[in-house]
Amino acid sequence: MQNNPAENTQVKNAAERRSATPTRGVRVAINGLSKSYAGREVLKAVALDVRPGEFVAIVGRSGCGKSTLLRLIAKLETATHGEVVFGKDAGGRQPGFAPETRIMFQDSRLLPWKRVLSNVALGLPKAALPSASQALRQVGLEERAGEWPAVLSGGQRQRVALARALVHDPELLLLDEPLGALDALTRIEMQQLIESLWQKRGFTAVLVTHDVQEAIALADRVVLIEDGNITLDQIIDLPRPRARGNPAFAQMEEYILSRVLQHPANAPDSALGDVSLQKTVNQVQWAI
Ligand SMILES: Nc1ncnc2c1ncn2[C@@H]1O[C@H](COP(=O)(O)OP(=O)(O)OP(=O)(O)O)[C@@H](O)[C@H]1O
Repeated sequence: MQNNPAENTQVKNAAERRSATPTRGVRVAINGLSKSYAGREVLKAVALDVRPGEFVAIVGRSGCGKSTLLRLIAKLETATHGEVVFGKDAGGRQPGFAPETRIMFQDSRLLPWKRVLSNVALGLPKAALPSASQALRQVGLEERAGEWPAVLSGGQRQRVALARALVHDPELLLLDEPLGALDALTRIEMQQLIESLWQKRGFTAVLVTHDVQEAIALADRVVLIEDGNITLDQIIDLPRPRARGNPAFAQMEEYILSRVLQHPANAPDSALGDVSLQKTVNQVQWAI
């Protein structure tokens, strides 16, 4: 695994500082995790330790196994080898402990026959309706409580999905490209909302994204998966909120993009290793 040399000089980073204080979040210890489909190994003995309250982004080319890793963390799939163990403190492992975990997808997955508030309160007793209203307020949609999901915009539907996750007060929030279908402006607004709620609530967050800029804007660490392995685990120690125009931000973005492009699949004779891609990378705009 290669790391930015600057990382080695960082004695303390934001995540370490955060893990020193009590948090709602859980530790996620991923040990030697492998997953095969029909004999084809998608993840190969992946190891990753996510601290309580840390925000980790997973990037990588399409098909590299990002969503598979997220589904394994969520226990929606079973590993071929290895394990995911949770714990309540930085060094802790509590085998069998199942934290309150919520997952958000690119599609909001709201029930079209239930109104917005009922979608947020799904599966909860009537007594929880005030909490659902409060969650809707936190995402700025309290006044849309009585409407049908169909009349909301894509961004608003994702806000409702976020409220539905928050109402359960998660210890672990898994985000599988939840902003992938949104326009650029809505996407940035949603990133800011997710960041502020994460800071207030203190849950652990694992985000899968194709967008390196989004990963750097939100995460304490950016992890790159290539060929089923973690090949980069990069600390992002930039002050929050992170301004995209900041030179340190742009430098980090260029560094991570260049790491992605070092991969043999991007060699000049491959379909993606063309001049236009390199040019876009030089403009630091490309999202994998
Ligand atoms: N249920 C399944 N059965 C068979 N193969 C699968 C299954 N789920 C995933 N795969 C394969 O595993 C590989 C990784 O898939 P995964 O969805 O994790 O990739 P990804 O990195 O999230 O991709 P993308 O960025 O395009 O969403 C792909 O080759 C995919 O076809």
